[in-house]
Amino acid sequence: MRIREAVLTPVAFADPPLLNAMGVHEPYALRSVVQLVGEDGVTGLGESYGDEGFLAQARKVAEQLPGWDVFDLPGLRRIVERVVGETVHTDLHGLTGGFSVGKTLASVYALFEVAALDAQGRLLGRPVYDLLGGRVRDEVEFSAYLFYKFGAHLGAAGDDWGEVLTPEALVGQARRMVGTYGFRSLKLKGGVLPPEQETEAVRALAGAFPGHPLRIDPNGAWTPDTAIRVAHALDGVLEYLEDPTPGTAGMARVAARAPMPLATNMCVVRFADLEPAVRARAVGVVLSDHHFWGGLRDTQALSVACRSFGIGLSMHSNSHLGISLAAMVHVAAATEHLSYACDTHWPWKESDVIAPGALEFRDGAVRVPDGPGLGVELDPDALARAHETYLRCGLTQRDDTGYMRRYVGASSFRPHTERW
Ligand SMILES: O=C([O-])C(=O)C[C@H](O)[C@@H](O)C(=O)[O-]
Ligand SMILES: [Mg+2]
Repeated sequence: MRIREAVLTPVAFADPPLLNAMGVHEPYALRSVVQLVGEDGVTGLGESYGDEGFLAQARKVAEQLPGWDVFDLPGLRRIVERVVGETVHTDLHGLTGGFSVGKTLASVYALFEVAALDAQGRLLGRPVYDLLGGRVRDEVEFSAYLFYKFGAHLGAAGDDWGEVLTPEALVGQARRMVGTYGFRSLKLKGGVLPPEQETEAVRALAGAFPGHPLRIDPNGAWTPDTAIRVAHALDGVLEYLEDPTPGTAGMARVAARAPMPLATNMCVVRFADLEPAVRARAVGVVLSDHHFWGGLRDTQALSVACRSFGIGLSMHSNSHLGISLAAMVHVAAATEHLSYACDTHWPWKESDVIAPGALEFRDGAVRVPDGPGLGVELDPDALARAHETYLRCGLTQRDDTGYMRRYVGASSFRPHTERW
């Protein structure tokens, strides 16, 4: 199947004021949607980041794709390498670790790889999980992604999740998530309040949800000593501790003393990071993310590498829509070595670009869609609306720190790793 046209559409969707170590989510999250349209009219879908820097690279690749055969993934890699060259895409938040040429290439490639696999599946009448070697599970389990949050965006009315800055409010948020989606594992996005308060919040969750596995992720906001202290305070409570401190050396120091495994989506973010992390015994769980690990097939390669080194694998998420969730579900379904429930921001969005119904949560898990390709259909009107929102919202890159400074004053907020 040769490509006639690759259509790249930036989109935006409403996002609540969720807090993290770098600041607060702006009123809209940005994404990109690609449609690979074949000469015979079959279309493959992909979704990824919507920051301007990423879009610029993806746009240049899209222009080169007419005439390319969607079964030629090595050819896609060559096109991406040629077009992106030595460009390093950076973001303003650093919440998914360092930047490099390799990570930029992997991210841009991943957007189109997913769309190519979707198109291949549609042509063959087979789900993407079959193209990845077959399904090893019928459903994929996800965790509840709990956030401290402000009650309202600047100048806007409050949302129905309300303000969440206390353990009681957090337990309320968790009750709603668990009640609606049936999640078992609960993850708290930390690095927002002093570690003692976040420890108390995790304890409150443990009390309110006995038997539910718990995690906390301060995105490197703690020193190794603080991280070790929190790790001991939460001994027997956490299934893993995520990115407590920045860097492989710091993580290794904490890992040597912590009673639970350390997980990361910040210090191991490319294949080149694995060897030093394994040698230093810095991480027990790698949080894969096909959006920056080079797509679905490289995520499976990562899984094999992790299994070889005795490291667990789970999945990281950023704010996303249904095409990404479908891709996450397919790769998780076809990946044997997957040790924990995956992250998703799904409950935090109210609109999508796909037709409803294909992806539903029951008991905290999503049934793997059986339709051809990713098994989800684009809703053209919804895509047009989301693009219109993108144009109207005026945002061109995610800036949690800049937005937080508008809440609290520029001099009052200086995010940095090892803040506590
Ligand atoms: O596990 C993580 O580090 C993330 O999910 C990164 C995200 O950007 C999260 O911090 C968020 O949405 O604010
Ligand atoms: Mg994380």
